[in-house]
Amino acid sequence: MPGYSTNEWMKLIKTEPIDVEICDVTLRDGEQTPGVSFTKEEKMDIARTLDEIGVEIIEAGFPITSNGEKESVKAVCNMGLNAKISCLARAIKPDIDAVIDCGADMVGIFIGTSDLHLTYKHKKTQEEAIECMVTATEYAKKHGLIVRFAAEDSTRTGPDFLKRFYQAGEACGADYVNIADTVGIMTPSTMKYLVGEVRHMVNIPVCVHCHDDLGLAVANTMAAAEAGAKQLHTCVNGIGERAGNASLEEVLMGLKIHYGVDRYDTSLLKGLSEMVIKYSGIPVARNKAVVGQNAFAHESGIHIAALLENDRTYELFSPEIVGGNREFILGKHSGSKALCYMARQMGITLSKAETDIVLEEIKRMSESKRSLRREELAELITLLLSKESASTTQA
Ligand SMILES: CC(=O)SCCNC(=O)CCNC(=O)[C@H](O)C(C)(C)COP(=O)(O)OP(=O)(O)OC[C@H]1O[C@@H](n2cnc3c(N)ncnc32)[C@H](O)[C@@H]1OP(=O)(O)O
Ligand SMILES: O=C(O)CCC(=O)C(=O)O
Repeated sequence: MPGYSTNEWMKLIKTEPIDVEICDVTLRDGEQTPGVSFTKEEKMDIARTLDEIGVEIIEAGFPITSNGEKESVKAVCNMGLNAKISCLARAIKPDIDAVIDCGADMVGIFIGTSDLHLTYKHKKTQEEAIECMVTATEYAKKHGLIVRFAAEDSTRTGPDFLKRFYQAGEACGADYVNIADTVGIMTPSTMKYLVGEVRHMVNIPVCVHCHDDLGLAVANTMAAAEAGAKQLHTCVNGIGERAGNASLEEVLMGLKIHYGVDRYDTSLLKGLSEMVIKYSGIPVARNKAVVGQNAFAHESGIHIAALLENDRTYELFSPEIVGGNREFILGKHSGSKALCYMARQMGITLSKAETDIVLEEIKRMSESKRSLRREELAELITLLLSKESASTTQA
């Protein structure tokens, strides 16, 4: 038993086996979350754990940002990790020089390709944008860097220009082309279509960088992988610009469960999530998939009764797979099996009548918004049962 259920429907839709690598961008796009700034030591801690998980590429930062950023990126580059270290650069020489100075393996060179970006941000024609990218790429290649050739806002760029843009990248020696869903406009079906089209345009691997403005970043990333995208961008806890990026923990668990990609050490995900919460100051929702406090918490009586027979009834995967813990909560929705189980854990065996008394009180308490902490259960049982035996003696 692998500790998780497999999705039998995948066999029916006959997807191709997927061949992907993860480029985690927590230290770059994740750090662009308003108010977030990681220290050098924090970047190194996060990078070390990403490397232990087995992430293939770590985007350590955007070195031109500041001297401090450059120092942090350099430190990550000098850690001797197995992962390749990537950096971001605009299509200008000073940005690429900063990446070269850090000793990175890879550079993601980008320029906005949509009419909106060309007109209002770059004030360049399409041809001028291509020229900048080609010059920057040739320079980076001359300095031995692996180059990701990115169309920022690709998903609001027309197909004809996108084709000319990516083909110019391939022709000047870029190693990857990047589809950036910069404002998260895609759906799984349009992303699948777009990746298919781009794969026909060029013969170099395709990357995807998905934002979560409509809550579809992970779904779009998975759809891209299914369509043959090689490099998937993620951020721990889904942090990043605005609504964030595709979350690392959700993408890795999706890859494992749906596509059998089993080479990442997912047991480190919960610890990494906690580290990023601490260093970024950005909490995750209780009900956040995979790493939220409630991801393996259960109150409903029907669910706990079934879970006590077999975990898979109400858990897609076991908490240990991601370094998490299962938790049973007593409240309004509890049933007798859950209560008896939790009491037994504390060495207390309840009769049917005692169970009814305690359960009624738990429900009464929770209906007035008073939740019962696990440590309070033994105390409550003793109190209720001593009252009950006193009233029986008096009668
Ligand atoms: C999609 C993304 O996430 S892109 C990454 C976004 N991240 C960041 O911006 C974080 C780090 N940024 C910074 O620290 C600063 O913005 C810096 C150091 C990069 C630039 O600072 P400044 O020189 O003061 O420029 P400012 O931020 O005001 O404006 C951006 C400039 O970059 C230019 N630019 C933006 N993208 C690109 C590009 N891909 N290629 C070339 N130039 C670009 C803009 O046209 C503008 O140029 P201008 O100053 O000639 O008008
Ligand atoms: O080119 C890249 O990898 C970064 C692009 C990006 O951050 C974005 O478009 O949101």
